[in-house]
Amino acid sequence: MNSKHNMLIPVLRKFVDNFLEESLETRVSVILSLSNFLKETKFQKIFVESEGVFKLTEFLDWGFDSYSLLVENQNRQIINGLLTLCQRLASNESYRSSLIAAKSHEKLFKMLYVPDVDILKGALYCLISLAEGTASKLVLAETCHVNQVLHIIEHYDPLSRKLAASVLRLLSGCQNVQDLVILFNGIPVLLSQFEGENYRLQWHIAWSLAQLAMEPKLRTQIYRKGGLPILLGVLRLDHSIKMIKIPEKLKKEAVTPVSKNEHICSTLTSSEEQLASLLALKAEMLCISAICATLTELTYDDQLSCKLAQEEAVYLLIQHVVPPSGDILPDLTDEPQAVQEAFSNLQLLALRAMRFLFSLERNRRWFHRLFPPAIFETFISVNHYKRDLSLYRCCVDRLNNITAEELKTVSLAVDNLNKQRCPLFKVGGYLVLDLLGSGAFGSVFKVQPSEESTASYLAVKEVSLHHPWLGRALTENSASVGEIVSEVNIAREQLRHPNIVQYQKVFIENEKLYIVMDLIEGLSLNEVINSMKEKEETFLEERIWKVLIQLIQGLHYLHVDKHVIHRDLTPNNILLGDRDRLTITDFGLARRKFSRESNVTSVVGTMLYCCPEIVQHKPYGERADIWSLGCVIYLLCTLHPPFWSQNLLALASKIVKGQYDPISSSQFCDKLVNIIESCLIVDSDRRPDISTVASLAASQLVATIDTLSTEQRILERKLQLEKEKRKSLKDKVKKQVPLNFPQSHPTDSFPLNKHAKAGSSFSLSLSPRKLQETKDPVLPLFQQLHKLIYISQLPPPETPCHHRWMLQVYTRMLFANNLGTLYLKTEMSKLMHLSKENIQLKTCPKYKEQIELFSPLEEDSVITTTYEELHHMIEALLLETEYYQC
Ligand SMILES: Nc1ncnc2c1ncn2[C@@H]1O[C@H](COP(=O)(O)OP(=O)(O)OP(=O)(O)O)[C@@H](O)[C@H]1O
Repeated sequence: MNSKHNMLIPVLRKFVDNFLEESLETRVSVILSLSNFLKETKFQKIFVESEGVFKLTEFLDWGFDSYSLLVENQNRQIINGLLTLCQRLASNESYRSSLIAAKSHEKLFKMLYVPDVDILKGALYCLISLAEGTASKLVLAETCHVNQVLHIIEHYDPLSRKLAASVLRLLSGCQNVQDLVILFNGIPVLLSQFEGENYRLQWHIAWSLAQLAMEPKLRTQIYRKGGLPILLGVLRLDHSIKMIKIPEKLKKEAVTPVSKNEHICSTLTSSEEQLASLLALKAEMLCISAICATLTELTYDDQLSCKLAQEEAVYLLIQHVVPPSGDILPDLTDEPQAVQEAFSNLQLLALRAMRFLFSLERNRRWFHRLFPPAIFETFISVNHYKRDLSLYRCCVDRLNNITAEELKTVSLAVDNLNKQRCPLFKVGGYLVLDLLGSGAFGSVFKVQPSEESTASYLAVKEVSLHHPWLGRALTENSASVGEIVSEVNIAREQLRHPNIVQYQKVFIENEKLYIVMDLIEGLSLNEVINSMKEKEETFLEERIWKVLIQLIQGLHYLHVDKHVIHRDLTPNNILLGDRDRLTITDFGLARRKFSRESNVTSVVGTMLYCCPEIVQHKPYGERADIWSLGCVIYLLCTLHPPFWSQNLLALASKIVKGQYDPISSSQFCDKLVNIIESCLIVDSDRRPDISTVASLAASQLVATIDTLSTEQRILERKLQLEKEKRKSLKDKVKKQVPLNFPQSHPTDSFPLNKHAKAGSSFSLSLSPRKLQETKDPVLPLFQQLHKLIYISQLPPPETPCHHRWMLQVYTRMLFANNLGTLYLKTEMSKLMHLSKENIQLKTCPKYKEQIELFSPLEEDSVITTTYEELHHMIEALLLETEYYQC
């Protein structure tokens, strides 16, 4: 060891003391021998203790700065060698902190812009090793060049893409990286990687998405950018994995992945091919597992959970959980352990995703008789929304010991699940697609107007005329049915408000009453509250106000403008859609529900939100709805209703006495507590009307109106621009129309076929309304650059100006490295988007004199600022000039 140690010392000296002064050949040989030494931990220690890390970082910086000058092959060799040294140290937990302290990660991120794939990969390997450390990961996340990482994932060669995706996977659990993915609109880039079957790349991407989906905003983005069908599409691929017999000697090698990615094939000839297939099978299972993890995170959003279930997620997931048997999945017991583990992990992750879906009440019907009772018991014994995978082991073990009889039941249920995608039945010319929920009077279904129709989906409420709650059994021609129909018709004709459901039609068929209305894509407030309880979450006060304001708006419209009482305002009849847009439903039947004739005494639930006057069968007015409003807002604050008892009489007594636990004013503001208390005043004469409630919430209402009018103005402006664009496009297209174009052609349609002649039988036409001018994404970047150059062309200030100095240094930096247009693009993008990332501005000796004109600073000044600050400096300086006037 001593002799080897003695050999290291002179090499280390050369590296630390005068590396850059040595000849190219010596530098190469120093690097080569150092990289040999650093394979051993003991020499790594000596290297770090001799300030090797700081020198290494300095040389990386030199490598980056002089990259464009590096024409000789040896120079590339030196940079690659430096990156190897860096990677050797980065893979050792003990030295990651030294590399971070020396800021080597900043240099490594800069190297991602170098147009040399070898150097790029070297830098990516180093970053991966650094990101594997818990502490170093956090620092890396703070400085990560997410835009460039996304760019590599989108455009580079397969290996670079995979490495960049690996960096993202390791960092995407960190808040800053999540913010940057939002800023740089990264979700579409990630989703686009699911084209094709590159499972190894997709594994990294899916795990990145799984972590990004923990952030609610990114969950919504994944949905809005079409993520659900894309992710489910991967589960939907034909994964009919066939049995492959692998020779013993090859099984041992199957532990490490390979880069090939062939499809599984049962007619393989050579054992190498079999091994490759086995590894591909493992990669495929790992990728699907990661997608299951992403789906699990998405189900945290109730709306997405509901949509996933509707898009067959349960059907697709169960196929990855059912144990190896017969022709469903291969028997892997003879296969290498790595493959068995991958399969077992897939089962756990797929089952967990199913359990998360099951946690939402509305989704439970998809699980109806899916599992035999004994298995279902273990399935539900895992509580709602539990991430810990070990909790699912028991259920997977039980599934792996499924009996032949039980397996038959599961297969049958899976088949049925598949069939549920077909329309359930037809009624009144509507195709009934899906059950949305059931209530006291009947059920609500999602329907499609007709097979050919492209009109949007609607909801239909089905009520049996023999329902006991409607009083005596009714007939089609009875007066009561006529009354209901006319009430619904009045609601249809008279009620038009964004917070009130729009009825379309009412009709009777097969002794059932059908009320057709707009479909609200969302969940009832009751479902939202139940799901929050399961997740052990509570409503933020801001969200409660949002619901309250919309309820006030809806009720104000009903009471003041239309003189209509709802009578049955319960969390079941309040639907929350995208961004908590609220809709009140269920008009017309409530009167019957609370009439003396009806048999409501059997269900306590219907009385929870009833005011004392209805409970006592006294005359009531619009203030009955105010009481219910108070109950609903109380429920949002505490997640339980103000009045509760299993005994109907006890409940009635509590309501009549107004006995409820007060809301703690330490948790909610006095104003909110005051509104709830006023709504729950027993004496209806003293209870406020809706206008008074609105005045109690006046400041929140004004703020909402402000936001709405701003949004409206933006929308109007957008519409106007859109209109102008369309008009100019139409004019342009018109100009291009050939003169001999047939006059009879519709005015808004033009042939695109240049061979089209008057009277010719074939021409392709396209409505200009369908043509849209696309925004040029580069223009804003140019504009940003233009601003910088404009400032740099201004005459020097009379007195030194520090901001001018900083901008001058920054502009010089942009071009000094000659790093190409992509580097420039990323920098401009960060400036435009006010990135909070730090940037160091240092005086380059070459331009020192010129720059000193702006600020007489000391030699080699280095100033740290952020892109956001630079952006503000630019705008402030431009305002002092005539820039915006021109
Ligand atoms: N227009 C709609 N669009 C989408 N879903 C709806 C619509 N109307 C109702 N639903 C869903 O259907 C469920 C059942 O509604 P329904 O009106 O039958 O009963 P309910 O309101 O729960 O109880 P009740 O019959 O006592 O009023 C609701 O909870 C809601 O989730």
